Amino acid sequence: MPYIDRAPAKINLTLHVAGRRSDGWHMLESLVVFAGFGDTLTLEPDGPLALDVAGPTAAKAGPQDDNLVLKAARALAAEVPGLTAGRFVLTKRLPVAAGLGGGSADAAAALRLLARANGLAPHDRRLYAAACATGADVPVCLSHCARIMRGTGHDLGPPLALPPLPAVLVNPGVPVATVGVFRALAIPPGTDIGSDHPAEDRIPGSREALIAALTGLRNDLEPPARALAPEVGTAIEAVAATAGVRLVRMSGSGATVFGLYATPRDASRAAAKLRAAHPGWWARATLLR
Ligand SMILES: C[C@@](CO)(OP(=O)(O)O)[C@H](O)COP(=O)(O)OP(=O)(O)OC[C@H]1O[C@@H](n2ccc(N)nc2=O)[C@H](O)[C@@H]1O
Ligand SMILES: Nc1ncnc2c1ncn2[C@@H]1O[C@H](COP(=O)(O)OP(=O)(O)O)[C@@H](O)[C@H]1O
Repeated sequence: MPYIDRAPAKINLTLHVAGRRSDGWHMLESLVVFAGFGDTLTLEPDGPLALDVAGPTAAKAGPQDDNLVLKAARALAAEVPGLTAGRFVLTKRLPVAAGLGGGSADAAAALRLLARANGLAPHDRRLYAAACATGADVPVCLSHCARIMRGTGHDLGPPLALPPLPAVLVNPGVPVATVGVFRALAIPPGTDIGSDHPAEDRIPGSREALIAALTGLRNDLEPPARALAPEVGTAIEAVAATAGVRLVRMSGSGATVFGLYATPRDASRAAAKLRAAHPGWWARATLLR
């Protein structure tokens, strides 16, 4: 029987840029949560490392050999001599280059599957090391629970018990390259902007108070992403016009936009309306947690 795991979409409820290191990487503070759906990954252990990619968005995920599933497996093999690999099958459903961390979620799922197949403990530091070596968002995707992520993504706060947030995720169909959005911010290397993101103890535990607190926060990548891809602004306006919406914001470097609602029913209705009005868009209702 193959091992199976899910790779849920990541959503940045907030994303503050606190500066830019002299090596060019941006220092972030971001409250990250996860959706109730995503890609699926299986591993048939034994045999050489291999990957098959299927599913509705498989064709957009780039060349097979560059897939982050394989990059993660190679990174873990470098940490764990004699690691047993095998054949992965990825069912790709998430939009690609969308600010949902799909590739990072797949890479993290690959690390969890390899850990199970090789008897590694879930908190083995070599999994974290391989996650860091694979991509900025992979460490937070390893445990896929709500946390504040800091720095370039490697510095993870403790898991947060947030109330589930009824939400709609909307992708207007344009891929947005993360590197281009950071470049468009035009922050000179070696700039310390400073921290203005609330710490864990100031993240409210009730839904109403959390949404109110989020309203005063922001995604600093939204303005440059809107300038690069005007469809982001169109999606924000469309979600903002749905009944019962409480907050609208872009996730990560875009172009996916999320809306938060008081109830799952409001979120489902909004997703149905958005799909009907924009047949070319991807729109899903979910609970973020
Ligand atoms: C912006 C975020 C927020 O969660 O998500 P996405 O929009 O990609 O989902 C992440 O920080 C993205 O993480 P990830 O998608 O893994 O980024 P990577 O592939 O490692 O980085 C792509 C490129 O973006 C730039 N980059 C990325 C992260 C960061 N903190 N500073 C940067 O300057 C770097 O030039 C890097 O080479
Ligand atoms: N498993 C994967 N799924 C999606 N994209 C992948 C994967 N592996 C590598 N990539 C590459 O990573 C890039 C970023 O994809 P993705 O993780 O979907 O972005 P984002 O984090 O912005 O949602 C894509 O352009 C694609 O070429």
